[in-house]
Amino acid sequence: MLVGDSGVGKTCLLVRFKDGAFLAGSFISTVGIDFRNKVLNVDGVKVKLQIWDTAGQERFRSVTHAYYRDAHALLLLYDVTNRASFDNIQAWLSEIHEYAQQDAVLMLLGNKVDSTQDRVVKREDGEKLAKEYGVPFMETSAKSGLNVDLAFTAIAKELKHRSMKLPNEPKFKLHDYVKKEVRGSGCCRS
Ligand SMILES: Nc1nc2c(ncn2[C@@H]2O[C@H](COP(=O)(O)OP(=O)(O)OP(=O)(O)O)[C@@H](O)[C@H]2O)c(=O)[nH]1
Repeated sequence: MLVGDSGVGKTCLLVRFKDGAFLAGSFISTVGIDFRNKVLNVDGVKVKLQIWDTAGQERFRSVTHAYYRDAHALLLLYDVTNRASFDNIQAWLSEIHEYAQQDAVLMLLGNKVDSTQDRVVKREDGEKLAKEYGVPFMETSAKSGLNVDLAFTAIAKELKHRSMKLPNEPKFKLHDYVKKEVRGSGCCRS
């Protein structure tokens, strides 16, 4: 389940992951909740992800609350060009603790890192907050695609590991896996 303030890029992140494209142009806010499926091959095992894209707008909160309980994983996003969206992360974490299952996988993502000129939230701020709450952290760009597949793959690997519990399989460590993150803005690659 994707959560976070309106406009942080939840729908774009999902479209980038699902279709490999960026929704440029006008911003159409999600109404209530929407979902898309994607099947991933994780270490030879097919994992079907059903990804729920929630509306960030306050007026849809009562609708989205109902979905938290069934979520196995939550990707909590802020926008690195929008300080308020970062400041609201603590409120989102309170919502998650109130409505989601205690053992749901949680990851914090700072999105829009391609917008280097407009960045107002430093990487260190995101890292510090994530560390404080013990949550894995990555910076992403739905526009360039930076770390998008990695974020969803990390979740899929963790969920697969939890559901299969193969006796000889080494424990999957989500906190270590996210260190594969590519640092930078993701723009201007040739
Ligand atoms: N530069 C840049 N713009 C982005 C990125 N991701 C999203 N955007 C832009 O941000 C705006 C909002 O994106 P959405 O994906 O619709 O935001 P949302 O979080 O789903 O918003 P709600 O549905 O209202 O909750 C759009 O104009 C996107 O084009 C990104 O990685 N980089």
